[in-house]
Amino acid sequence: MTSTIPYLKVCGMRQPENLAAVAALRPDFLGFIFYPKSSRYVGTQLSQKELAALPAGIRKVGVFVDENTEAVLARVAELGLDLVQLHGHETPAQCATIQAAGVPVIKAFSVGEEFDFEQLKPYVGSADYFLFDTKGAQPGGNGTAFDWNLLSSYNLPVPYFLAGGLSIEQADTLRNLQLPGLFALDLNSRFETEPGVKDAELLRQLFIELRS
Ligand SMILES: O=C(O)c1ccccc1N[C@@H]1O[C@H](COP(=O)(O)O)[C@@H](O)[C@H]1O
Repeated sequence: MTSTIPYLKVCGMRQPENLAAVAALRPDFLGFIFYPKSSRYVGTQLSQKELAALPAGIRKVGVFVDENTEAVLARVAELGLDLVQLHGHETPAQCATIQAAGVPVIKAFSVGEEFDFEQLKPYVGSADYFLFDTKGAQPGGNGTAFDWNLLSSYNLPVPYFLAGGLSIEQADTLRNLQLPGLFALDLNSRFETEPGVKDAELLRQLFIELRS
């Protein structure tokens, strides 16, 4: 993990064949939405067997919104998830409890026209990563980008995922991003043929642009 190229996460997977096609591109992370109100809700469409068959090295992320700790940990155990992404109003205490159970935590925050970085400080030590997503009508998956310049003065010791409407049109900008603390790019609704079904060819094009 010494490259300056951010790691790549593809989120919102829920169909076995599509999962295999995207996994073949070797993203660093694959995300599965466990928020029942999402159009990308994975439900029972993917089994432990299908997730276990993913290539070694791809880390499996469960995405939860204001879910209780027991339910989160039960999903982690059931499906062999490697990390959880907490995309609601989870407290530092809940993040710490999940971390203490041995599960790394990505804590998501919604970014509007302005962002108060002070709200992050209580989470330093109980989140392994932050994730910055655009504020919108839904907790996530809104498909719109925020002004990434807001992150240019980021100075906390927690690396972060950049999310929110990332698209192929931004490939040049994404390739040249120089943001302090940037760890990974999170690709979701802008790479879909329908909710929860990723366009593997479009993702392939972006991966080539970012990794070449
Ligand atoms: O994608 C969803 O439906 C979703 C629902 C609830 C919480 C998070 C969700 N997805 C996350 O949203 C961001 C941004 O996605 P987009 O690029 O704006 O579509 C991403 O981190 C997804 O993991």
